[in-house]
Amino acid sequence: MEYNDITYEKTGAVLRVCHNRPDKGNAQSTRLLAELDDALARAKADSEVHVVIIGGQGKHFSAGHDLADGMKLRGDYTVEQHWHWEQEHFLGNAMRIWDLPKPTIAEVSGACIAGGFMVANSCDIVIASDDAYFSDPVLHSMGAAAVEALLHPWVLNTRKAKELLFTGGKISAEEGKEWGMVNHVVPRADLEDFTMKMAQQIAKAPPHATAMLKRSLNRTADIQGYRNSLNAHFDTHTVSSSTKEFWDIVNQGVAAMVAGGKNSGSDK
Ligand SMILES: C/C=C/C(=O)SCCNC(=O)CCNC(=O)[C@H](O)C(C)(C)COP(=O)(O)OP(=O)(O)OC[C@H]1O[C@@H](n2cnc3c(N)ncnc32)[C@H](O)[C@@H]1OP(=O)(O)O
Repeated sequence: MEYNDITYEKTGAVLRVCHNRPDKGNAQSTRLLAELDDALARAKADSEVHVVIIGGQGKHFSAGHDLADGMKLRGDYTVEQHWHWEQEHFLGNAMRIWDLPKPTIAEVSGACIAGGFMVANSCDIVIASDDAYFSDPVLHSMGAAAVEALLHPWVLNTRKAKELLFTGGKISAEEGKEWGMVNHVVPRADLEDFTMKMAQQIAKAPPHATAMLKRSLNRTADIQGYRNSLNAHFDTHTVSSSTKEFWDIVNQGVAAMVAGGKNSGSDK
């Protein structure tokens, strides 16, 4: 597969894959999601790759799903078609990042919103620059129950996740670190180097034992209900994004964005 909406760069045993639509806030087009998924499948099969970094070219990590692209390609889908497509490409992509048998690091700068937040949260480690912020405004801006994978209570805690999602607000990199969601906050100019240094350190570990360690760490979450709760939320999310309430909001907000090129973020 040829890559256009991502960059793919190997440095020793570290693969750095970046969202590459900086003029669109790195919004995740259908093509970008397919390319990211393909890059991860390649990384999984490539014994030379020990660690994967997921970042963003330019100012932002990602503005989330490309709403214009989604409306254009799937605006007339039935509920059943939405369920199948999103299960494979939104929840599925997130779970394939989580399940990758190699450590993943999210390298986050600027905006990390909704579907972008879902990708970052699916990584094992999050390194953020001091200008980064995280938000999931979907309840307010689209009238749906958050994004497709409800990772928030797993990476924050239930109370903070509720505040974030109910208000449609955002948390800074520093606040994310206080809550244990972000591993390190570094100056913007140091983000790439800092992340690469950590990735290279992790990459020195024997790959099979690393895969087994990740398997056990992820199983610990699964034993607590991680996978089941994400699958259950996905169905709830689909119901919430099939209602009249949802379509009234989307037809106003997103259609205006598609027509006028404006964003729909409820950036409180
Ligand atoms: C279940 C749903 C899950 C989801 O993921 S829904 C998506 C939720 N995401 C949002 O609501 C993000 C909204 N966007 C923003 O808040 C801002 O934008 C940013 C902070 C990401 C970037 O701000 P700045 O750097 O000031 O740039 P800019 O002029 O606002 O945007 C640059 C271009 O990017 C387009 N864009 C931004 N976000 C999206 C998006 N999510 N889908 C499609 N396009 C997007 C804009 O419209 C514009 O485009 P043009 O230059 O043609 O006017």
